[in-house]
Amino acid sequence: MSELDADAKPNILITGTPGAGKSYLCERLAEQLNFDWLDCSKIAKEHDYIEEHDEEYDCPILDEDKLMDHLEPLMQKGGNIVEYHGCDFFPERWFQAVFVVTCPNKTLYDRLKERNYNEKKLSSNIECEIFGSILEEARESYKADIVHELCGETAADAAKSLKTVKQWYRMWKRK
Ligand SMILES: Nc1ncnc2c1ncn2[C@@H]1O[C@H](COP(=O)(O)OP(=O)(O)O)[C@@H](O)[C@H]1O
Repeated sequence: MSELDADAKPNILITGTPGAGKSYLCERLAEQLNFDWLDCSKIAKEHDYIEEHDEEYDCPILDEDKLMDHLEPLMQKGGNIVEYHGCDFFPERWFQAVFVVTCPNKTLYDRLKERNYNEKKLSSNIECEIFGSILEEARESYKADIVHELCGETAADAAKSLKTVKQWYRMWKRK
């Protein structure tokens, strides 16, 4: 399988617990950096890349292979901001940077409550955040020096995150 095309823009992965603020950030990043925003949950839903529905946690189970076949040609072209609440199944070679959006539990709880998550789904996501599971997953799946943590709580955090990612992109272009 081929790598990123020469002269292509990089691919950036934005991951984190549901509700941490990934979409909020991705929307702004894609617009300001002129990248394509690939929301994996949305793509999976639109193309029915769903294996089954988990009744207990009331969530779809992703068909990872189908999603990856869909993404592969897009990733080769570069210039994508890929959003998903997990990161260990993507090919490591796809991403030049991985940003993990985190959020204080109180705020996360309120956001997930607002989404009407059932108790089980809500507590498992809060635990995921308390234990830093996605950050750990990212550090286990990618080289440590490409994994960065961003806070997704407030508008000021988002502004800071935008600056951080833009700065990373400027440095990447100089390489
Ligand atoms: N940095 C932020 N400042 C203020 N509100 C935010 C911020 N990030 C997210 N939100 C709000 O929190 C909720 C969940 O954010 P969202 O980006 O959809 O989370 P995720 O994509 O990680 O599931 C949304 O209502 C969104 O507007």
